[in-house]
Amino acid sequence: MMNPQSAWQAALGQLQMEMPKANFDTWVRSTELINYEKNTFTVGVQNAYARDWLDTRLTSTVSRILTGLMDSSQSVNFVVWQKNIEPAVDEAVIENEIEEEQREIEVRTNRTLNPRYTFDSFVVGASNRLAHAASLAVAENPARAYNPLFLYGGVGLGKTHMLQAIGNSTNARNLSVLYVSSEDFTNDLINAIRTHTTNQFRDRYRKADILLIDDIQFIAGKESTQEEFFHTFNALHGANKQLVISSDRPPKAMVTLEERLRSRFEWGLTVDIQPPDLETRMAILRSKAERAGRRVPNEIIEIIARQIQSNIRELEGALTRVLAFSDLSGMPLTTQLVTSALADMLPQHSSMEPRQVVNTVARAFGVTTEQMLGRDRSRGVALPRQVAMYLLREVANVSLPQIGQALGGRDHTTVMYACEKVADMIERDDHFRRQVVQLRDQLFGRTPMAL
Ligand SMILES: Nc1ncnc2c1ncn2[C@@H]1O[C@H](COP(=O)(O)OP(=O)(O)OP(=O)(O)O)[C@@H](O)[C@H]1O
Repeated sequence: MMNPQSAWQAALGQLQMEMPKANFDTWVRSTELINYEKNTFTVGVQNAYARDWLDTRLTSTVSRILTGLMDSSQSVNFVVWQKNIEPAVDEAVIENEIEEEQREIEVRTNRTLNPRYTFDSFVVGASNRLAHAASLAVAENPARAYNPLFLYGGVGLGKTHMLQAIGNSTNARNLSVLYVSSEDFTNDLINAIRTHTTNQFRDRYRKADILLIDDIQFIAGKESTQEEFFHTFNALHGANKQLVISSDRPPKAMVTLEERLRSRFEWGLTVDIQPPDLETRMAILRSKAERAGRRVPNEIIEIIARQIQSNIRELEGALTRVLAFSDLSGMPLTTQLVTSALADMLPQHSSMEPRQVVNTVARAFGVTTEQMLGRDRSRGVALPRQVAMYLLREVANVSLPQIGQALGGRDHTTVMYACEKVADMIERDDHFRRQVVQLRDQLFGRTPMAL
C-alpha cells in the first residue's frame, strides 16, 4: 500500500494526464494534502470558489483514483486553506520552481529499485511486446542497443515496471543504476541550488552507468530543470552511458518541451506501450493470483479482465479487491461476488453515444461525419474533430482510448492534445467558447461545468 502523501502525488499525476491542462493548472495544481485520517484525504485549496468547483466536479473521480492506489475505499474532502506561498503560474524562473516544489521536497516516491518489478514478473502480449524486447536488449547491452530508449504509454501500463526491470537486471551485474522520477530530479536540483551543492548533484547523476528517468512529462514547462537535464543527458550520452526515459506521451506531443531535448529523446528508439488486449489482461491476472498463492477460477479472471480495460494498476486493484471481498465476507468467488465487489470501480459513463456527439458537432461546423473520422488534418476539419473529443472527454467522461476509437482510430495522445488545445482556445476566444457551450447545452443539457 502507498503512503497517503505518495498516493496524493500519484493521483495528481493521473489528474494531470486526464484533465485539460488549463483546468488542471487553475484548480488542481496548487492543492495540497493537509491531512489523512480514517481513509479520508483532506485536501487544501486556495479559496471557496476552487473548493466548490472541485467538490462538484472531481470528488468521485479523485476518490476512485485514491481507492485504486490505496487498495481500499477512500474519500476526499476539499477545504479552504491559506498557504503562505503563491501558486506558481509562471514556472519559467527558478525562484518560482523553488516555491512550487518546496513542499514536495520531503516526498520521495519510488527512489530506489523495487525487487517486485522484474522482466520475469512482466507479462508480454501484443500491446507491450516491442517495449519489452527493447528494454531487454538495453538491459543486456547498455549503451549499445538503443540510447536513449524512450518508452511511452497511458497511465498504469507498465512503464515504471519496465524501467525498474532494466534497473534490477543491470544492478545485479554491478552496474551503477540510478532510478528517479523527473520530479525527484527537479527536487534534487532545487535542493542542490538552495544548499549550494550543485557539484555534488552533478556528480551523483553523471556517475551513473544507467540513468532511468520516469515520467519525464513533468519537466515540460520547467525551464531550468530542462536546462540541467539537457546537460546531464549530454554528459551521460557522451560518456557512453545508458539513458532510459518514460513518459505518458511521445516526445513530439510534449508541447512545452524544448526542441533540443525533444530531438535528443528521439535519437535512440521510441516505443509505445498500448493498453493490453483481453488475453493479456487475463494472463496478468493469472500471474498475479499465482504470485499471491491464490486459486482463482478462469471464469472469474475473465469477468474482471472484461471489466477493467485500460489500466493494469486498476486491473490489479480489482483482483485484490475481489479477493479481499471474498476473504472478509467468507463467501466463495462467484460471479455475483465479483459484480458487487467491483460495482463502484466502474468508470462513470454518460449514456450519450459518442456517435451522436460526433454527428452533432460535425453538423454545427458544416462538415460530414466521414470527414470527422477521416485523415484530413486541415483546420476546418481538425477543429470540429478536436471539439468532439473535448466534449466527449470533459462532459461525457469517456476514456481517452475510447474517444480515439470513436474518432476514426486515433491515438490517446492525440485526444489528450486535442482536449488541451480546445480548453486553451476556450479561455482565449470568446466566440469559440460560446460555440462550444452551445454545443454542450444542445447535447447534454445544462451542466455545472465551468466553461
Ligand atoms: N505486462 C505486465 N505484466 C505484469 N504486470 C504489469 C504489466 N504491466 C503493468 N503491470 C503492473 O501494473 C502496475 C502499474 O504499472 P506501472 O506502475 O509500471 O505503470 P506506469 O505505466 O508506470 O504508470 P504511470 O503512468 O502511473 O506512471 C504495476 O504494479 C505493474 O507491475
